Amino acid sequence: RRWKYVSIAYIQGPHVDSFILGNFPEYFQNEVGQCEFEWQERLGAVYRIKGLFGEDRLMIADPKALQHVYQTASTQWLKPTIRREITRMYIGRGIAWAEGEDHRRHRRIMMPAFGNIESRGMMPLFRETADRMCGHWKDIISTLGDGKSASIDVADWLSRATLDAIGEAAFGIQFGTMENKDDKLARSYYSLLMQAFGLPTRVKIFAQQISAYFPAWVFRLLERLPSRSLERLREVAYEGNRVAEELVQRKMEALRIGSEALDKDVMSLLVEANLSATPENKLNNEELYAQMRTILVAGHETSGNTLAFILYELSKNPSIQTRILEEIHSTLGVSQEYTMAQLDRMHYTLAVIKEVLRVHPVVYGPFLVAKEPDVIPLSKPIISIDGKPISTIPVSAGQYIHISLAGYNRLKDVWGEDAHEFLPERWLEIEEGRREIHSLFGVYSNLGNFVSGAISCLGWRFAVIEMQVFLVEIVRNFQFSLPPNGKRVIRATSGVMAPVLEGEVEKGKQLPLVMELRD
Ligand code: HEM
Repeated sequence: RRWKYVSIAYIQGPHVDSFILGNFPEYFQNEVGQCEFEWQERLGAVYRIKGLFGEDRLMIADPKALQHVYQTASTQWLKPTIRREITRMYIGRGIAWAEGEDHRRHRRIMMPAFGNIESRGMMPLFRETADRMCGHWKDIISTLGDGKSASIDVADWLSRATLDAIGEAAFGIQFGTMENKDDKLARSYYSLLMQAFGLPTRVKIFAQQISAYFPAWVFRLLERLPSRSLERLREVAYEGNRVAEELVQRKMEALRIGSEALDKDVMSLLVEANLSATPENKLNNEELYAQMRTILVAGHETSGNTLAFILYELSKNPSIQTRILEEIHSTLGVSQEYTMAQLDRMHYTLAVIKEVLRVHPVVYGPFLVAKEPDVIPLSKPIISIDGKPISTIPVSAGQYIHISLAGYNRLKDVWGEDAHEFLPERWLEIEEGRREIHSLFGVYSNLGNFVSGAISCLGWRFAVIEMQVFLVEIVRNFQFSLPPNGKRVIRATSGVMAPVLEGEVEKGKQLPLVMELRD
């Protein structure tokens, strides 16, 4: 029964130009979401796309189907070999690599470090890092600008600042990336994803996609090849392990001698949880090192790029900056200090963050493979190529599915007819019961960004708090706008979606904004 093939050829799909590459060139070479928005408008929230050599794959944005795959039937759906192997190569055999019961063991140990109280406790560390970044921006304005304003590549700064924030909050280490301290670990992780996987050519798309059919042992042979991207992965793996080992040993020693002032960073909590776990639940040293490297990668460019898109949206909408500033003043008065409870009372600021997450999901398209035959339910029937309504889709073991998080976050059936509009007010309407979200999917506010269920993002609270703090600090110090006659900002596909400039794609991630000191 397991290997019985069930065709999905009866499901409608977009036109294909290339038998060899299928729909991948459109998907990877256009701006994030561009194809999916057009496809889902025409074909519904689930449709068939072509992989290499005519292979049929499903693209899924339907909330009930997503809930099924990530929650109800999560044990049926696996991270494909290519995903696991690449993860193993650059971050090791940690939680993002682990599968099934093994994954549950990793997650049980890591969960306590990412709870509500623990994440809220990180706020002062984010505050300190955000303050430092604003201080650097002020220096740039007074030295390189006209004393009042200057053009600053905020994407680069936010990338460095979020790396420093992870260093402090997750490991209790000062990377000093913003101060250009030559930290080898930070340097090797800095903008890793963009350089290793960014902006694929047709040849690169073919190479990446064909490797989805390789068994794990082929990756182990290939990873020894001399190539720039692989070289970078090796460098990162080596540096990551070196520092992780040193750090874990230090934390264990502190616990062993019962150090009074036990650190409250994520890694200390993790080592602590591991020491008190039963033997069969414990993580070994290699796994602990891999968790540290996972957190570095998972928590750095995701938050940094989302913050860059927040500033991008706000630079187009000065009235939103004003409204956030008013909210800061009305909540805090003249005080420079604040508590987490005060941040949470800034409903409009939080609404802006949620709306940017919805419109600009930096993790836009994970993919999974069926371990067993499964039947995927849909919240709204789609129409087959011969005109019949379909409300469930049977699939065979080995069926690949692409999760359209960009598509889900803009689905009109979930968010309303204005799903494509950037409208922070929608979140206030939802809060006041004047608007509904028609979906049960998503660990945070029904957004697709952090998915949900067994492999949902562990760091979502951490990320949201980090964004709250950075946004408050930036808006109360600066007003900002797009440069006059600046190039159009493009949402580039890469490991994590990043802002790049039209005509300067080869330069990689950048977002120059005119930052002006507030009076
Ligand atoms: C805006 C910021 C972030 C976004 C959009 C994001 C998104 C995601 C997504 C979509 C996944 C699931 C990937 C998959 O397996 O399909 C994930 C997993 C994960 N994220 Fe995040 N993330 C963010 C920030 C963070 C931060 C700040 C941390 C840590 C400090 C973090 C730690 C993790 C970990 C450990 C996992 C693996 C969970 C597991 O496999 O059980 N993330 N994230």
